[in-house]
Amino acid sequence: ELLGPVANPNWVSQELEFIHKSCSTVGYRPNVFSTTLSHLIATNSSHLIFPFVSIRERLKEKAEEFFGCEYELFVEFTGLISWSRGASIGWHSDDNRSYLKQREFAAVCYLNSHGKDFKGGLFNFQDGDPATIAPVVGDVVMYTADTRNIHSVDEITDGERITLTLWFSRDGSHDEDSKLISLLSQSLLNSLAKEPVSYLPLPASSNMYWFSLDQASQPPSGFDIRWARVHVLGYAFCSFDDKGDYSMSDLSNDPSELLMKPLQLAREDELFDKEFVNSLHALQVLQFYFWKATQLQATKVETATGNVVRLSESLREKINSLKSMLLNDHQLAETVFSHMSCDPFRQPTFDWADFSAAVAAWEDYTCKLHKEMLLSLSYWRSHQSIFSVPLLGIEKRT
Ligand SMILES: O=C(O)CCC(=O)C(=O)O
Ligand SMILES: [Fe+2]
Repeated sequence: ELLGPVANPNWVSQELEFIHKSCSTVGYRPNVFSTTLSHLIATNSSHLIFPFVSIRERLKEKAEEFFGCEYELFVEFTGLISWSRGASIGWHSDDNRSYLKQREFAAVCYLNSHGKDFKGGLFNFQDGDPATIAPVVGDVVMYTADTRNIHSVDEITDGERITLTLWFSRDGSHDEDSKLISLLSQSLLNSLAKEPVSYLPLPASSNMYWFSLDQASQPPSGFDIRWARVHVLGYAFCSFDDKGDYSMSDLSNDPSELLMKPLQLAREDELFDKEFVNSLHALQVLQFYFWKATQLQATKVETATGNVVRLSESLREKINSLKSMLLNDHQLAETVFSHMSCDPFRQPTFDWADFSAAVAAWEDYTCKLHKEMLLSLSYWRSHQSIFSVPLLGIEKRT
């Protein structure tokens, strides 16, 4: 069944897209990428769970209402899933594996639109009404996970199709909330043990970011997702080690190690003079900038002038040698992460000062979410459930 838009689709979808484009890893099918909530916790970004809370709650209520449940539903899985060019799935039901039998219902919320953001990717019910659904941002499709709702998704032929996908169970032992709350509590304890408390992201192991069409090819052909995401926006990572201490032999050992370390961002022949703690930090800030660029341009509050230096020939070579290993198939990266939208919102007029302002705004945003998370977590723990706590004295994020 196709349901109309849920809560303010534009705001939620852009924020979730920002999260996905800065945090996703290789997914469960070819040309599919995913961001799970447990992955956000594992990469020291648990505060990014916060933007999911109210939409997740809404979708659960809608499912209970829509399927006329007389029992409580549990969210079994929550994930941001993107399908790139070449991805598709044939006729199937969502409980078609022995380990998926607990799945009762599915809710797929579209975070972008067919025709505008991607081509192909239509959703089909084998015998349903409507038989075919063209995804529109904010729309939600709900169906039972069993064989009454055999469905498929046509191959994506251009752009990137992004969804927020939830499965529900009536079996409390598959409740995602209690698992997440225990992970959150653990990660909170760990972070409180450190001073100062850090909300800077920490990359997962490099193989989770390695995309390749042929795992067996030697030398490995493909790309690092983080590098590819930065590349399609016109940027490159520049290893922070400006003394040139690392040798090429270190690089060929495991060049992706460098993406765990401090680095900078370069654009064309310029290097932005800001040290990020690692690739994930840089990627989050960059995606934040693209999400907020229009607002940043409109407000121009601070006259933050980012320090920009010209790239020297040797630095440029260094970038290129790293790039040749971590993005050795840049055409594939461009195909997989190309965005077809010609929406001017997507292509801000570039300005290093705006970018500088985005660095500060990202810190603000992150801090605020972090505080909200901490306040909510005690309620979540006592209810063993993740829900929006009406918090007094906290400004609304608008
Ligand atoms: O994204 C969709 O429209 C449906 C995806 C799907 O069928 C699945 O992930 O099982
Ligand atoms: Fe499915």
